[in-house]
Amino acid sequence: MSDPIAPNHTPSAPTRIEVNAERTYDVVVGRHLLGELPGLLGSKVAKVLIIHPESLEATAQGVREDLVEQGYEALLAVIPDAETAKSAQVLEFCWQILGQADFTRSDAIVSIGGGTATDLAGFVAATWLRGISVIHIPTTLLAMVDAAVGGKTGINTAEGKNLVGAFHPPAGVLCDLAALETLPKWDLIAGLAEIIKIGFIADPVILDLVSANAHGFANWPNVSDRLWDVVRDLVERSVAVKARVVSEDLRESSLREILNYGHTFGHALEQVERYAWRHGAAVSVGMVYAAELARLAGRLSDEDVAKHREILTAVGLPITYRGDKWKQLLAAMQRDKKSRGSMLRFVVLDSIGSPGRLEGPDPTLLAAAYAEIARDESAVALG
Ligand SMILES: NC(=O)c1ccc[n+]([C@@H]2O[C@H](COP(=O)([O-])OP(=O)(O)OC[C@H]3O[C@@H](n4cnc5c(N)ncnc54)[C@H](O)[C@@H]3O)[C@@H](O)[C@H]2O)c1
Ligand SMILES: O=C(O)C(=O)C[C@@H](O)[C@H](O)[C@H](O)COP(=O)(O)O
Ligand SMILES: [Zn+2]
Repeated sequence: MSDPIAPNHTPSAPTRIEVNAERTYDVVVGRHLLGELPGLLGSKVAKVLIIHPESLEATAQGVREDLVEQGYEALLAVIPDAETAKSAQVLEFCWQILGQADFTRSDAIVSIGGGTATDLAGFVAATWLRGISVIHIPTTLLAMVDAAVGGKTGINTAEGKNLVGAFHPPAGVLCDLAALETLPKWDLIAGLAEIIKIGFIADPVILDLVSANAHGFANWPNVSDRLWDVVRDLVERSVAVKARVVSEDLRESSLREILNYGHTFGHALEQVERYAWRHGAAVSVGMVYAAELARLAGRLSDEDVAKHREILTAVGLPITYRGDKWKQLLAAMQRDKKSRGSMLRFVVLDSIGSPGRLEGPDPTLLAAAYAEIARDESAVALG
């Protein structure tokens, strides 16, 4: 099977991480995995819609040609880049293609792209005929370790991030590390934020690995084979944690909330900035906010909060935000899915690797934590 992304590293056997969440599927991590796609689709699928942004055109064309060679009818849907893809209009555009091409319940969707493409394509699959099969081929670090893995799909609305969506586990996920060779450095670094998140909530070894190799990521993608091995290790460790959590609590009744560490503030920041910030960068600031909140509530030590700033800064992620947006941020945080009525709920740490919840914190505590991350404390305007 042709692979448009040129290999330049020693291939080794793929790693398969099983997820058991309403269905059982594998997240496969390795190199040059696209040949696995027909096996995942199986012989009952006749038609495949490949959903991808324009930047992944060459890869999508290659996959389409291979599927056609194998006897599938394969169509392409080109979606807008980044967060613009996660909209009702783009969803409707994909439904139109599926309708006009007579897709039935035995047909399938394939996503190729970052987390925005996998979120959108997953929701297309969840909603078409009330649910058809989807296979994700994530091409950003963030999508490999997080977005493509756990069956959360969705789009944004004018009122906020991911407000409409469904839990729709894929039939499989192919994390082809070769795709990362073309990923811009800042998108790679944004993916590190979700990896660091997993480190803080569940796997401190991840934090050691990231700290020890922080300087290496600065030259992405011109890095040593040894750093590629570290990246693979980080992907496998992160997917393993996410697979375990999602297998226990697909629909986020409790445990899964820990994967939302840093997201209450992070999503609010993204919305206030009209999605001009990368998701990973917003989550980075959101984790420092959550750490400060926990410290002010007497739950997290000064050292563990310092560790947040240290590791995020080391890889080039932001840890501060402008100080004059409190009113808008608070309103956006209220729409977080973890809220219950007017009560805000945060995932916080009691120590590294021990996540808990902070429910209905006092408004003065919320504002005090904001002051700790505000870029210019004198500019904090809480009104
Ligand atoms: N469903 C979930 O569980 C989950 C988890 C985490 C994040 N997310 C969502 O994921 C989104 C962020 O994903 P992202 O960081 O991947 O952003 P993204 O999808 O916007 O991709 C980042 C950029 O990289 C480009 N790109 C993708 N692959 C490339 C490649 N191999 N080479 C060159 N360029 C490439 C894209 O075109 C885009 O411009 C957010 O919408 C976030 O809410 C969802
Ligand atoms: O898988 C999850 O659960 C997560 O919360 C992972 C997050 O990194 C991701 O950004 C997710 O899309 C956020 O979900 P939301 O429910 O807060 O919209
Ligand atoms: Zn996230």
